[in-house]
Amino acid sequence: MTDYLRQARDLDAADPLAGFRDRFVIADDHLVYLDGNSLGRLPVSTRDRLHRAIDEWGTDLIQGWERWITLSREVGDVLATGVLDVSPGEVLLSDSTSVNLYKLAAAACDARPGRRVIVTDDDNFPTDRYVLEGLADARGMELRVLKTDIDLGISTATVREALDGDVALVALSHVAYRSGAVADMMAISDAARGAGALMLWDLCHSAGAVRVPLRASGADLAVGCTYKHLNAGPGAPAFLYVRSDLQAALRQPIWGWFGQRNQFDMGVAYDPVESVERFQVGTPPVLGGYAVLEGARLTAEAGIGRVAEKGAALGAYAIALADAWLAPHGIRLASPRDSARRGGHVTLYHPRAWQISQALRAAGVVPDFRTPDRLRLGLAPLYTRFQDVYAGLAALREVMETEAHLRFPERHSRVT
Ligand SMILES: Cc1ncc(COP(=O)(O)O)c(C=O)c1O
Ligand SMILES: Nc1c(O)cccc1C(=O)C[C@H](N)C(=O)O
Repeated sequence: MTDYLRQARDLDAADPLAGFRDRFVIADDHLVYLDGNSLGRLPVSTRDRLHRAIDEWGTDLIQGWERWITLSREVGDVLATGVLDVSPGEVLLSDSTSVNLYKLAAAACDARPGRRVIVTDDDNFPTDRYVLEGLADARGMELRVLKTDIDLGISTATVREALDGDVALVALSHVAYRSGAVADMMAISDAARGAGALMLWDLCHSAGAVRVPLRASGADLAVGCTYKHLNAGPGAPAFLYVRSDLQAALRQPIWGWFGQRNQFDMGVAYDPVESVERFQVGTPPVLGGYAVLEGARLTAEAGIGRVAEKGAALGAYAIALADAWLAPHGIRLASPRDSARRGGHVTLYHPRAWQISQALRAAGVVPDFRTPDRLRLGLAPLYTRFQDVYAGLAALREVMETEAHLRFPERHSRVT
């Protein structure tokens, strides 16, 4: 047995979260799944809960709404207290991340009349850049797109330099989707506040992976998805966060009846509630909501501190193997080396990353490819074992040694 394999076995044996792997459906124990940062695995309890939810629909019919009507808020409270460390009443499950981003960004711009600039960065996730571009375009505002280092993420100094009295909103990702780099939420939120702008964070790659200093930073707004590290399944509803003291002052642009006071009075004019439910729009996806409830409870039970700690250790172990085995093959780290500056995935660079990702899939390892030449390894502390990281990187070494990737065509375009 090699030293690295022995190390993986020792780390797994000492892992306080090891038992959580049994709480997930593992259809093929030989598959090395390193893509939980795109789509998390299915928790066993979610499968059971969704069956029960469908039965609720079958038996309760319309009366089911007596329970379902508050589900988005109930799940929001679990996310608030168990995952994001903010207060109940500050988080709500609703819509998709893209739609929530639009709602909160528009509300923020309305709250800063006269200011005509939105700040984001050029490596923010595409949907964020597009939504903000559309918003700026529709309002005759400027979208100020900051230059980012695609390996190391957005620098606080770059954000500071971009701020002036014209900035209404700063909208950034906390953990960068490509590199996994963690932005300095404390310093950047502080700088935005100092400039009189509102601060909106995308937490898609943060929620359920790392500690998020939303409360400590005093950040104003956040959005995030639940199908990655929160394991709520494809298309599960997203969440939004609005700091409690801001809620009543912000008005979102989609005036739907689920934000309305005394909704079933069917009043003539829109008069939204003052609480976080004012950011709700229409009928919520109940089945998806139950899936988020189970996923969020699982993370809360494990404890986000322990999850983040194991994520950092998995990443450090993956980087050690990559340094030792893959550097001679032209593969280099494309994420921050410092665990404190890295989220739940490790990214590697190689000019033939696409072909390598195909060869890995053929070898039973599922990584992610991201343009232009990045291989992303998602490390999900609730079910990824150190031995999976060993197996995944050993397969990668084998691909490089045998040049198996050269048998796959070069990339033209693909879906995921
Ligand atoms: C940072 C980030 N924002 C947004 C999204 C997607 O948003 P939506 O769920 O609306 O497709 C993703 C991933 O799909 C993401 O990584
Ligand atoms: N949301 C996704 C989808 O609908 C299809 C395929 C992948 C995704 C993803 O989540 C991608 C992911 N946000 C990323 O960081 O690249």
